Amino acid sequence: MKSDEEQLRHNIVRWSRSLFERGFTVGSSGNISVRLDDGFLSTPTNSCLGFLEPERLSRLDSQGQHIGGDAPTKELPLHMAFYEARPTARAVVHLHSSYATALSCLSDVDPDNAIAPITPYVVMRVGRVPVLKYTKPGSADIVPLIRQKASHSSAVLLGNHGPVVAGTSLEGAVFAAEELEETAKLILLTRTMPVRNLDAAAVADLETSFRLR
Ligand SMILES: O=C(O)[C@@H](O)C(=O)COP(=O)(O)O
Ligand SMILES: [Zn+2]
Repeated sequence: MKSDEEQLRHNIVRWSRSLFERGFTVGSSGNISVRLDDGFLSTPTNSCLGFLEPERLSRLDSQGQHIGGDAPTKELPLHMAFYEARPTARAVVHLHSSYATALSCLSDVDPDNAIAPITPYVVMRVGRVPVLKYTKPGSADIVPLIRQKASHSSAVLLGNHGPVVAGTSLEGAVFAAEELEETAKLILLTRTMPVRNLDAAAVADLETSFRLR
């Protein structure tokens, strides 16, 4: 019988491989963390999400200090800022998935919400997605920007970089990251077409009925 931590290590490896194999992230880009009762696990820096090993995942204490495994992702400040802003968050997923990253590079996207409510599922799973100004990858400069937005939004786009999604479980964060990517694709596919978004009443109804906190 696996302990909770062993099970989570196994799940991080499994979901990371799945995301990598389906092209949601390439090379050594992207990182994933989960919150434990007494700290955190994260993917190691410069690791390929397709080839992780459970025992080499980075182990952090409850303050985010590295206490075991390989050196953690350099985006730890970003992950920790999400956990601080969202006490219910149990996992954070950062990807360089193509369509969400493309949206993060557009100069005319709404910085308060890059993801228009074009389908119900994105409202249910993701909600509003602000675009944060560009900061250098791994820099703590991102921390105040996350603190400002993450209590109201479970997902953001890092400007000219890519999506970050928090969830109340690892599976939930992965599902939301996948839905964000697919919706970014639909938005870009329909960019020159007259799109009919869901109206405000429909969005409010979905938020009340389904939004995962
Ligand atoms: O874009 C970057 O450099 C990071 O945000 C990233 O995706 C991979 O960094 P590590 O997790 O430190 O490998
Ligand atoms: Zn990145």
